[in-house]
Amino acid sequence: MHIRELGYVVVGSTDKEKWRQFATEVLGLMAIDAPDGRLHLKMDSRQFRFLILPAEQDGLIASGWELQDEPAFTAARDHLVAAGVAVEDGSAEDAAIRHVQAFFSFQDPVGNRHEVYWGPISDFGRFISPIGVSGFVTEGMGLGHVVLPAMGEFDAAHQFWTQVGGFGLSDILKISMAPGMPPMRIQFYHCNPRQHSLALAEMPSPAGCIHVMIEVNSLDEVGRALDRVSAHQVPVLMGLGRHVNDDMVSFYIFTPGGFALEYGWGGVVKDWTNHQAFETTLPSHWGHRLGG
Ligand SMILES: Cc1ccc(O)c(O)c1CC[C@@H]1C(=O)CC[C@]2(C)C(=O)CC[C@@H]12
Ligand SMILES: [Fe+2]
Repeated sequence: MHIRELGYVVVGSTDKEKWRQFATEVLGLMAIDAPDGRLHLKMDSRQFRFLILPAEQDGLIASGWELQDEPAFTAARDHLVAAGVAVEDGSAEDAAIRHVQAFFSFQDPVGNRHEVYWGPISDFGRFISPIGVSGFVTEGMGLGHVVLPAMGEFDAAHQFWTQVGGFGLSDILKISMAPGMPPMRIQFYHCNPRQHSLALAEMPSPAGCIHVMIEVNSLDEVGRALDRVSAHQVPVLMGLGRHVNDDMVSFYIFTPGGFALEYGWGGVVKDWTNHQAFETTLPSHWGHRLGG
């Protein structure tokens, strides 16, 4: 199947006002109230890229992957069923909530929930940041990337996402999180020119997500965001740094969802016709110190 981009993420929230404040005052996203206590976080012409749903616990509910059209949607569903994946068709009501024509959901081999859809519905309203952020990089590359936990069946998850999911392996990182600990694998995958839209990390995550990355269109917007992080005393997971694999200049902060958000600029736009997958022994050229 040919997934085109990470179209949205569905987030469960025990307190949407925390998300509203975080998204608008720190990230510079638009926050629009939707029926039944839902909140839309908007960063481009789509109705939303983050769908915040009232929930009993905070965390990532699902990653939403976009297909080209209805034939691709039908073919993808058939492809997953043929591969023995349990597919759950989304109701018309839930499709309307997601502003899509139709979707189905499934779990990958390590328990992450995913939604596959076609036909986003939007009024193509302009993105106008409430705090003047100039813009986010999404066109043809989705909202950013999601790094998901992959404990246990890591190899099965890799096989699934490359052989069934149709993603390409971009690169591999093995990193020891503490002296004497066996290295943890993080593998990065692409489905469009963004260097990675999905990564699988051999680390647990009670929130069902290690981090979501969003990319702004200027380095100054990263700097201004860092000023806002400081002003709002937002806890920092990793300070400013530049990654080896995608060249992204970014930092990581904690969100109300119990997972981290990476706020970056300058991600490499890849031509995959001339790419060899590689392993990097370092996560970053510089920076990205834990705690900031
Ligand atoms: C290594 C790397 C390359 C590109 C990225 O977009 C990216 O997020 C990362 C970092 C991956 C990884 C993580 O997400 C969880 C916290 C980790 C394990 C660290 O503490 C260093 C690398 C981090
Ligand atoms: Fe990242």
